[in-house]
Amino acid sequence: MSQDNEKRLAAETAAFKYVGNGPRGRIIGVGTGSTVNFFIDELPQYRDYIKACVSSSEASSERLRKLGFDVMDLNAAGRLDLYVDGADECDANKCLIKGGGAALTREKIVAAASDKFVCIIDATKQVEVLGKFPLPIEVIPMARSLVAREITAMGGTPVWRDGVTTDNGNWIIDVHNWRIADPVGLEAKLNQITGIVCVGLFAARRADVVIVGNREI
Ligand SMILES: O=C(CO)[C@H](O)[C@H](O)COP(=O)(O)O
Repeated sequence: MSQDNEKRLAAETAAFKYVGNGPRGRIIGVGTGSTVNFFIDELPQYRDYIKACVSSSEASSERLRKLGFDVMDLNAAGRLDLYVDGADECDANKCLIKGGGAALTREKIVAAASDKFVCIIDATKQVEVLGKFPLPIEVIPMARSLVAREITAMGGTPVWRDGVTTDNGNWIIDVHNWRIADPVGLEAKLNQITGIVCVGLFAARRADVVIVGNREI
């Protein structure tokens, strides 16, 4: 099966099982990326089940609105019971690397505000040890060099994602050459660095459910 078909299948499976089998009139959290785009495109058939969505990016909000869904501010929505999003890498413990689409901060916020985080991926995203995919880190622009030096001292190779500004007006550093054997520890350590807004490691709050194609793990 092609990578796109596997993404579509994961999206269909999540929509059927976690939206279509859920209660009616819910507010659901929606992530960002090409896999999530397949998920969004599934949602019109479950319209009765969705009162509104909280989205992790301007791109997803626009796609949802085009399909006629209300997109709410998280502050007004309160706690969510479901968040569906993709990932760039996923290990056997459901720890993730996210942020390939530069939406990591809002994604982490919506994940933190949700009771169940359903991650939809294709098999290429499954890894034994996280880190082949460069770890995205959102930084305050004036702290870019400061953060890069700290990361170099920790053994990573930081590369500025030049030309990309996040939905929050910040910049992204991608850290190459890191074998992330301890995702929880590294996430906690990076969270201490001044100037970092958000780390694309989802380990302390990882996925609850991972769907690969039509397989749930
Ligand atoms: O974290 C993300 C965006 O910031 C995406 O979930 C991640 O990049 C996966 O994207 P795709 O579904 O296009 O492979």
